[in-house]
Amino acid sequence: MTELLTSAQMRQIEQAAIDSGAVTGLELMERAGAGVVEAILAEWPELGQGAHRAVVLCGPGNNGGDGFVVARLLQERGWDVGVFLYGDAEKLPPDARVNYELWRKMGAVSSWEDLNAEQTTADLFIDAVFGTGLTRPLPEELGRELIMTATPDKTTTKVVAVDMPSGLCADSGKMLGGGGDFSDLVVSFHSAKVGHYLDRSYQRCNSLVVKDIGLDHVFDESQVHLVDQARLSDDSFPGISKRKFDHKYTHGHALILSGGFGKTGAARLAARGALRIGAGLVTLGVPGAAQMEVATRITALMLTRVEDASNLAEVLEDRRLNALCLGPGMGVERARDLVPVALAARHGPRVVLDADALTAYADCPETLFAMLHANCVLTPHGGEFARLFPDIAERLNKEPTRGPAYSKVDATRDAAARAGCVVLFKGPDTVIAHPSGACSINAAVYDREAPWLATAGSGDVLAGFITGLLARGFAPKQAAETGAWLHVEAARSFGPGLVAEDLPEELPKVFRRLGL
Ligand SMILES: NC(=O)C1=CN([C@@H]2O[C@H](COP(=O)(O)OP(=O)(O)OC[C@H]3O[C@@H](n4cnc5c(N)ncnc54)[C@H](OP(=O)(O)O)[C@@H]3O)[C@@H](O)[C@H]2O)[C@@H](O)CC1
Ligand SMILES: [K+]
Repeated sequence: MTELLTSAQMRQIEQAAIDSGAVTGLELMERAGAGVVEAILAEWPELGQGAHRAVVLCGPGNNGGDGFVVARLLQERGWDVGVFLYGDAEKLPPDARVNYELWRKMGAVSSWEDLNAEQTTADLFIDAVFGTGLTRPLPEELGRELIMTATPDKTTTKVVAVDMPSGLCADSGKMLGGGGDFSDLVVSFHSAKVGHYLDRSYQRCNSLVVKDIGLDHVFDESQVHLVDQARLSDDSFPGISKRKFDHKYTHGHALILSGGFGKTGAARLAARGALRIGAGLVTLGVPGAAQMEVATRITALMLTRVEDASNLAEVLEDRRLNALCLGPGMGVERARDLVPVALAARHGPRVVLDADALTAYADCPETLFAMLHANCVLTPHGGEFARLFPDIAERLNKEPTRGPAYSKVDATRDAAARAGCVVLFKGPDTVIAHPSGACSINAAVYDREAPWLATAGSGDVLAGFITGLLARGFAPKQAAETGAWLHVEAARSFGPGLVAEDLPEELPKVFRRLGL
């Protein structure tokens, strides 16, 4: 499992290790600085040969302390290193002060006032101004100076941020104040921070490396975790494989409700997704006027007529229908008609609500929340989220005035608690939260980017993947996590040129690679 930490959680882990006598703060700082240098040389091996010039900007806290260690280690490799300090050396915290003194035996520390683009021309630029301790917005001129100096010549200078690009909040990934730099590489310690995967972080950092500094990994329920292959291998992949003596009903029966004539494409995409992910049977619930349109375009999928609420109630008498999907291409009126029936079905099928099924309740979210139950998954994108949870979205989108800022993780947790079911808040930083507060991020950033996923219908396929997994017996949160992860895997496997139809068809290749 890969846990993502808030700055408070990281501080707690560091402090516990120091208090136990296992390590000193100074040793941790030395390992952090050495980790930064190691990561730089791994990223750009050419910097390992010969002497180069580095500029290190150090801040007033322990992030600055790491910077002094990096400066020392680079100079020991024969580099020419210039160091600038933001703040007063007398006020540095003790470990940073020790490293400041060690560096002073080797070189000068220039004052911040001397900082200008010419002075900071270098092969390597180290931003060690603020890390996890940034608690209030950067002063405006500081933000501007960071931009000016961090980008003297982007074609030749590599910009490396220690722990966080200065100006970004480690818990939310939001900018605190204007300015701040763009980093080619961010080197963090022990575990990535939640903020590395949210909001502006991944737009401002090209790649992220996490270095071990010898601290133990302690897991607890309050931590956010990254949805990754290691976790899914144990929890989810066995449930995707099919055993030789199983039959189709063992793998569940999903019902996807479609829209009317000319509006059935989204539901067909979702249905194909549900089938490919392994639901035993998938039926499209179609109004009479659209029956011909759908019938001519499907093969392995089945079709049943669902004209209105009473029809749906009849169809749901079949207790084998154990997962339902409502929303894609449905139209808000049809959604208002059918959603209450789906949510009230006596045998308790699991229900995914997406797109129009969410928008249908924009004027009266409380009505929807009153009907939802623990076996539901809501899959809003940003717009749908804001319609259902306007106050939460407003708080999330507000310019932060202090850190830690209210994050997408906080927002999704609050939304799940209010809805009483799992909420999957889409984006390259998809956040999945359970009403209990359990929360994960399925990231399509850094080395897992999937820009081609931004295509019409891709969300419909995701809703179908999750519905298919629910049909197969996955619990709601696990279905949401697994579906979202496979969605990104399929997109990455297909690569450029991807359209939504390709996503379900790419799954067999992904499954083969995973050895399922
Ligand atoms: N702890 C450990 O064992 C290890 C920690 N490590 C490293 O330490 C980093 C965390 O260090 P940190 O906690 O000292 O915080 P840091 O990011 O340096 O900033 C705090 C300083 O900034 C100031 N300040 C804040 N906001 C400001 C603003 N807007 N404008 C101006 N000033 C502002 C704030 O001032 P204050 O609020 O106190 O007035 C304080 O002086 C972490 O990211 C990692 O790199 C590693 O070495 C591994 C071991
Ligand atoms: K930094």
